[in-house]
Amino acid sequence: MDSPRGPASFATQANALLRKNLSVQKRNLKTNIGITFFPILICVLLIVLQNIINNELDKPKYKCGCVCLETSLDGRCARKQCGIQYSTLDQVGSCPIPSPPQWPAMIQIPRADFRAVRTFSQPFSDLPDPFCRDSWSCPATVLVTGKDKAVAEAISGGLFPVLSPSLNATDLLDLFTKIVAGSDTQPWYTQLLEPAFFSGRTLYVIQPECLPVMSQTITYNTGGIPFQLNIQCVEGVPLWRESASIINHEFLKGYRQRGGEINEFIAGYDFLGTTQYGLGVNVWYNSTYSDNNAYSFITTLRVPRLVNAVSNAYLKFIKGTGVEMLLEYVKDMPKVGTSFQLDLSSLLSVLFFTWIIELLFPVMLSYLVYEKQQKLRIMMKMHGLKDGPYWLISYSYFLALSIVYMLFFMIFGSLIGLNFFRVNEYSIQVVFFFICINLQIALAFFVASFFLSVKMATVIGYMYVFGSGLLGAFLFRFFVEDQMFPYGWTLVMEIVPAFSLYRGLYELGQYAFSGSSMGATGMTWRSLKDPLNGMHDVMIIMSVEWAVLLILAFYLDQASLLGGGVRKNPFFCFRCLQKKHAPSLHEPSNAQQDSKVILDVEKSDVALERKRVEQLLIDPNANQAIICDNLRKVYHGRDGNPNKLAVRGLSLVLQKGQCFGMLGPNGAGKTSFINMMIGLIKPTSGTAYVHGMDINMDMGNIYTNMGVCPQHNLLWETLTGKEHLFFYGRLKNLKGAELMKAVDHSLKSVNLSHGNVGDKQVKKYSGGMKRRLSVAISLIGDPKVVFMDEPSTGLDPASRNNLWNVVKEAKKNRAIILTTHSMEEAEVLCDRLGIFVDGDFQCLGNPKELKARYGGTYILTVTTPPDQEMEVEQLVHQFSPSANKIYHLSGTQKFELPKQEVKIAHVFDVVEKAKRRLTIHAWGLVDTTLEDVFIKVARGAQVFNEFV
Ligand SMILES: Nc1ncnc2c1ncn2[C@@H]1O[C@H](COP(=O)(O)OP(=O)(O)OP(=O)(O)O)[C@@H](O)[C@H]1O
Repeated sequence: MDSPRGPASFATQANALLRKNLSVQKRNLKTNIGITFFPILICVLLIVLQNIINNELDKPKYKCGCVCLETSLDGRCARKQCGIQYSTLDQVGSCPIPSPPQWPAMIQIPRADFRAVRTFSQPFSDLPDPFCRDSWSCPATVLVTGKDKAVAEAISGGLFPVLSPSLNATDLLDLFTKIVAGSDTQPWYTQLLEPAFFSGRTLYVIQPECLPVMSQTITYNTGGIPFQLNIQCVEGVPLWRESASIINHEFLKGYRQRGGEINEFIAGYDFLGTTQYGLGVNVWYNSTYSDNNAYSFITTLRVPRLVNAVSNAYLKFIKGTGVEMLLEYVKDMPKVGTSFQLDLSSLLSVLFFTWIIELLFPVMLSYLVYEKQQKLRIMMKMHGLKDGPYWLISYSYFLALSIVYMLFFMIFGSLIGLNFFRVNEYSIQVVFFFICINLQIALAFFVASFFLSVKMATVIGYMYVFGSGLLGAFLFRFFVEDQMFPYGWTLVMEIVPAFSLYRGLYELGQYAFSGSSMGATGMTWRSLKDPLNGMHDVMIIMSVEWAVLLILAFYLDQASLLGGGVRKNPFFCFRCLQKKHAPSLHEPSNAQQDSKVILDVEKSDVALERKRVEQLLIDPNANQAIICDNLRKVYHGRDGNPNKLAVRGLSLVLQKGQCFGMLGPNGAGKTSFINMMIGLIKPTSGTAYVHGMDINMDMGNIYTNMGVCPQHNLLWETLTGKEHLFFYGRLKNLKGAELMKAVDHSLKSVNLSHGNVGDKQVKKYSGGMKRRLSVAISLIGDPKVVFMDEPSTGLDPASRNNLWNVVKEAKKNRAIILTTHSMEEAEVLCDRLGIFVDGDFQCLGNPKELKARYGGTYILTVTTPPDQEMEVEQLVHQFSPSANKIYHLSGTQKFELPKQEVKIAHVFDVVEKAKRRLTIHAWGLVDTTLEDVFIKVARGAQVFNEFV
């Protein structure tokens, strides 16, 4: 018995696919190099920008100011002294400050035009009259409350000590120790500089009552820096409120709101249960007055004076006015000289690097969808490629590409000195990036299941890359930085792969930034224990997601067209479990039992074929290559169209070594039949057996012994003809010399061996050459069953004859089913024919039988002048009374003459004699051709179907 070839092993298939992929990628070298070098380009861009910034920051205007104390003879400065006293505001930040200045402790005072006043909504409030705003002379108010009103009022009355005329106004530190002073400037985040003294704005002395002499301009000197200060008195008014909640409410209402009134207070004091035996006080201070958002500098630096003021007032309350609690000054810690730095790679890098890493995503996505869109994946599957090698090789290829890409990025980034890479521990980066790229590959496989068009997938892929990067930088980042935002929600957002990537890069960037600017170490494995470091959680989330997405992607792949070659329902797995009983080769199917007995005599051969199928299903026979058992295909009607019955219960038996031709008009259902047989679409009911294997259950195994030449060429444009044949040959388990021989033979047999055509890329092939290559692919590896859908379409007569010889040679030891519109091809190649009309066989048999059965007539054609048509017709009826006129136009008439009525010699005789009295321009008598049979059967079937 002729046993089918064994399937190629996993390793052989993986090897075949790997070689094919390498060839494809070799052709895409430029693109691949472009992709790999993209991160380098971005690094170079960053470094160029960094240099520009460094150059700018290196200019004297950003360095600590100096004066030259001694000039040398050549005019250079021999001795210079630097310090904040010689610096402008831009320069001070970089000066060393070994002995930081002492600043009077200030409080924050609302701007004159924002101070709380009586409003329309509260006309009887005890707040100052609003007219004071016109003259910028509104008092500044403090709201107080407590259990004991008398105590609270007594203490708060001493909050702002009265300026004594004996105080020396030039020693400001001393002056501001004794009184409460404030500023409406925005405090800085250090107290190395107090903007109240630098900004040129008025400095306020808060007094219970203001006298005109209290406002003046004085000169002040701190740390050797002289300042001109404009000092102004402002009245400080404590106002009693019944409860803390009223104070809260007034503070809230007075806060800057769009369209609302601004009513700002200095502060609020809740004296709680304060008595002469103990002070307990809550202080309200405004930390957001400087800006309307919560992300400005922390502004608690002006709180100490508020606390001191109330403590001092309380001391006076219990001990009398002679006792004071003084807050001398506030002073920052000393600092070394620094230079201004802006580390772009650490700051900008997070967004840029997110984009760089994600950029591989659309590349992989479009690659996967391309194979699906071009039906190349299913083509490979039809030639035996199993899912395992496909996934392994595709995944490994993407992984290798991503690793090279990331290595280039890290190595180059480190070499050119990007702190992002250099400061953080490399092992953390390697682990993090490895997880990232794996997650990205799994995501690409997962997303690819939802697309059928490369264009769409590419557009969506790039939108995801740029959109998610921007969302990460301008939305997600704020949630990460907001300490108040629930951490659980941040973790939920990190389920989006782009956000988890962003978070990881953000953490690396933060550590790199603090590492480079503050001399700290970058991220180490120990840093992962820091609860504020999100890297630990990000790595866990990404790893879990990677595994989950891979499983989901594989599941969807199986459920989609890619999987079994048949588009399955996404819930196919559950359906499999529910399926209790599948039809087998030995049991007739239900559909078959329902089949009607075809009484039409014309279709007796079709009925006979059905009987043979029934018989073979009960009593199988190893000689049969293909058995189709009542195959039906119904396409669901879309957009309001009715369902389409494309194949109506087709039954057929095909023996080994036979070539079966399927003839039929356009839309008859031939391609639908072939597509069911090759696993492209699933039968609605019925099944077929290829070498005993059920197409509904065992397509994977059938593919190892099947060759397919689809109606449209499914080829890689960048591969050569030879590479195609090598690839499919290896999939069919051909190796070494056998493979070389088979490829050479294939190329020769389809006439693609001359002039090195086989080594040219398919995109340079003509339509006919592609067709011949498709036929060669379908035959390589000696498949036992071959399906060819219109194999000679688009071939010139010489190539067609050549192709016929190939098929004739090939059919010797295999079964071939081909569809064709060429009667000549059918007659030359096919041992059996079936004329297929409207989803059904109308007749079956070999070409001679069909011609004999449907063509028992001769066709007589006579051309005369039109006025002699009648006489010709009478003449024909004289020697063939049953003659049937099938055509007439302008004197040309065609008659069908039953063969039993006429003798050819007699017809010649009659016509020659008639020439004497009639003007016969031309005439001819031919036997019926297959074409006549086809037209007759097809027309008859259509008329019948219309009638039914
Ligand atoms: N996916 C589909 N959805 C709905 N109807 C379809 C689908 N594919 C094919 N048909 C319809 O089924 C019928 C059979 O189509 P099929 O392509 O099988 O015919 P064919 O004999 O191969 O035609 P041709 O010789 O032109 O290739 C046609 O009426 C066609 O419009």
